[in-house]
Amino acid sequence: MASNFPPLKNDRLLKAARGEETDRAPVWIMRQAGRYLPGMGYSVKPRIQDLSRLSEFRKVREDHEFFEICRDPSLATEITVQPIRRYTGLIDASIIFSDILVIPQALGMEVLMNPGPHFPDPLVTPEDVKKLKKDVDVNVELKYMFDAITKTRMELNGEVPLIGFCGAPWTLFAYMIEGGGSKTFQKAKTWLFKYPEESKALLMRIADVCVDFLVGQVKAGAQLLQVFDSWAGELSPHDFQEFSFPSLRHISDGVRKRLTEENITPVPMTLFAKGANHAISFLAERSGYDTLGLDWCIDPADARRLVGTKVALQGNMDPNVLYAGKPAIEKAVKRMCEGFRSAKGGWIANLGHGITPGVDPEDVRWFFECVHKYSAQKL
Ligand SMILES: Cc1c2[nH]c(c1CCC(=O)O)Cc1[nH]c(c(CCC(=O)O)c1C)Cc1[nH]c(c(CCC(=O)O)c1C)Cc1[nH]c(c(C)c1CCC(=O)O)C2
Repeated sequence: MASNFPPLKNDRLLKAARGEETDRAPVWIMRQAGRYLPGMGYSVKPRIQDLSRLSEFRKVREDHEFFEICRDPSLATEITVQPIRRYTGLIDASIIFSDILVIPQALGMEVLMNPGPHFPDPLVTPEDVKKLKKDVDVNVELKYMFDAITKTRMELNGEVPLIGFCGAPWTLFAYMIEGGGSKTFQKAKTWLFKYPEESKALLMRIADVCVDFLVGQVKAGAQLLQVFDSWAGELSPHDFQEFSFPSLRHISDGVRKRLTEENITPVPMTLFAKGANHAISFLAERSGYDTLGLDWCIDPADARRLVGTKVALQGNMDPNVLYAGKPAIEKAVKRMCEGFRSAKGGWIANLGHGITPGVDPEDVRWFFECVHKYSAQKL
């Protein structure tokens, strides 16, 4: 267990995740260390101790393959802290730079990023499951992520907490069978409907790796965990319950149990089941996650009514608003703040999905500033 980290100076994220009141909403954005960050230059003087490589994501990417960056703890640390440096004092969390597809890699699959994910040898029939590694030792296969987390905690110097993450079993299963992104999910769904028992077994096998991986991330220094079920909304309510939910619950139960057994205080956990808004009251009751991440297809006040005060909420501005200029951003943020702050229960301001390339980093700054302004107002 890594220890002796610098004390945390900003605990808004952790407080909101526990449903406690905060002076204003904590804010971060999914994919905050990513392709919208340019090559060089800072508009604010970095408060966090300088690293040797003063260049942002796109510059680093010119010289390195995507997974090469993930596997190099110095580069992953550098990219993780870039948005924290750029938006010092405005942003309340960092998320470790990596990808959900490192689990399929740990299971022995080849994954390329060119520019989207591509699996040259996807799973075609349940027979192919035999090709996967039987016993995945995350301390070997994914040690690089643990090292990156520990290094990042030191580098952050307690400015903001560090979020660890993994992909949800259903979303990873879909990538492993489709061999990449998909519009219809025809292959992955054929598995669910044609081979339901084999599919459930594979989903649980992935979930076991997720548990080990998340526990290892906490030991390495992650202070909150998020599970990304990006393709949850591709399943009918019935199929989400049948195939995705059990593996999600297996993860929240497993992580908490293992940490408790090892005398480590469990950290808050967030579930982002994109598109599964039909399930949020059930998930609030039964999933075992502290926070539910929301996409933009649900009204904030409706979401709060559905979950009561059982969980904190995170989200949910449409990322495309960031392309529409400052007045549009301000209007959308104000409305979002009014919706989420009008009832009790923690709220973590965020987008409803990851930020996309081409957004002006100064408009991102404006998004943060508007969240500060409007979420601090008592309603
Ligand atoms: C589905 C998914 C993936 N990866 C992830 C998800 C779940 C969240 C979501 O739904 O957006 C999660 C992810 N991917 C990345 C992070 C890092 C932390 C962060 O800044 O949030 C996180 C948390 C970096 C990344 N992951 C990827 C990039 C871009 C790589 C590059 O072009 O250099 C980054 C910064 C590549 C990636 N990785 C993936 C795709 C589909 C792609 C290509 C298209 C895209 O960028 O959206 C799979």
